[in-house]
Amino acid sequence: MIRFEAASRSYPGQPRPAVDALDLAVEAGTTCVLIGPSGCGKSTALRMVNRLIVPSAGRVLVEGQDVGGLDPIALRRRIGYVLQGVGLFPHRSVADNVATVPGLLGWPRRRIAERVDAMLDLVGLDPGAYRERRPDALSGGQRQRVGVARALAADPPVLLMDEPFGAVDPVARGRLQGEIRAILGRLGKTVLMVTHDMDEAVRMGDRIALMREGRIVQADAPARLLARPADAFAAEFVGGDRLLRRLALLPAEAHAEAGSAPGAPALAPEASLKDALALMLASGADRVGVAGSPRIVTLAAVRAAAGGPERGPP
Ligand SMILES: Nc1ncnc2c1ncn2[C@@H]1O[C@H](COP(=O)(O)OP(=O)(O)OP(=O)(O)O)[C@@H](O)[C@H]1O
Repeated sequence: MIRFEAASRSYPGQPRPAVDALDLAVEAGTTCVLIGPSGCGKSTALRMVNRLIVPSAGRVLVEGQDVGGLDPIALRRRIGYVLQGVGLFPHRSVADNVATVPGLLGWPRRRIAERVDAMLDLVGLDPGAYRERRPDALSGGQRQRVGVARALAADPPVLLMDEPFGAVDPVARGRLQGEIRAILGRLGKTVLMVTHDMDEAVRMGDRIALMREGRIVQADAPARLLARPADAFAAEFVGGDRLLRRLALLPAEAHAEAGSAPGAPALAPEASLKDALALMLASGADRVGVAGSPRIVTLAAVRAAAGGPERGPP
């Protein structure tokens, strides 16, 4: 796990610390997303974890160890790092890029070659087709996949991701986010990620930590942040369409009830409540069926879920 304990970073000549007494824990095997306005300290906080930036006060622990007491080079080999634009070595093949950390760790060549192929497979790139390519012969999304493969190659328990999908076009981005989230979940990685994109935070995060001026305004599960922003700043930041975002997170099946809706359109079993609402709007009906089940989702159920069980007093 990653833990910030009153971690601060000040710069000379700045009126306030870039990161100000940050307390945050990222539980093992979960993804926490740092989000907030430009300059709020997200990247500074992230870089304290692998000691690219040293705290002026407080400390950061990785798997129980204060990173301030660890050799920075050894530390960085235990922490995967994925950057926007990836930072692949342009004159090296995809295979050489993915092999970077295992090579530094002195793995035998054969083990490295097997690992490279396994990592390319993992991120959805056919090793035979991509192993020998140079980064400039890849699309933005493919480069990003190689960046993730490289970060995971030595099987680090902890992964840092700084705007990892910024260079990927919006259509490919959604798919890539879903795939990478599934991979990270399956591997049980502990991930701290920075983004300025709320949709990305909702899609990728088990928790979202919203920052402002070096401090955390709210750290919560995405559904809770969307349903119940802590203050006016949080409400404005998560946006006017936060209720739709929340509906997209909720499976329709979980909000279905017994009933029939003759002639009404049917939802796919894995559909979200946002899908249900879209189908109601498109068909003019106030209820839709769930395919293959004697259950329905009603407009009233969508309304109730949008406000959420967590809605506080007015
Ligand atoms: N080396 C430095 N010297 C002085 N000030 C710095 C330095 N690095 C960062 N800062 C300041 O610290 C604050 C936080 O910067 P940081 O890069 O962490 O923000 P951010 O939230 O990641 O922003 P963005 O979303 O724009 O990348 C900013 O006000 C920035 O100007």
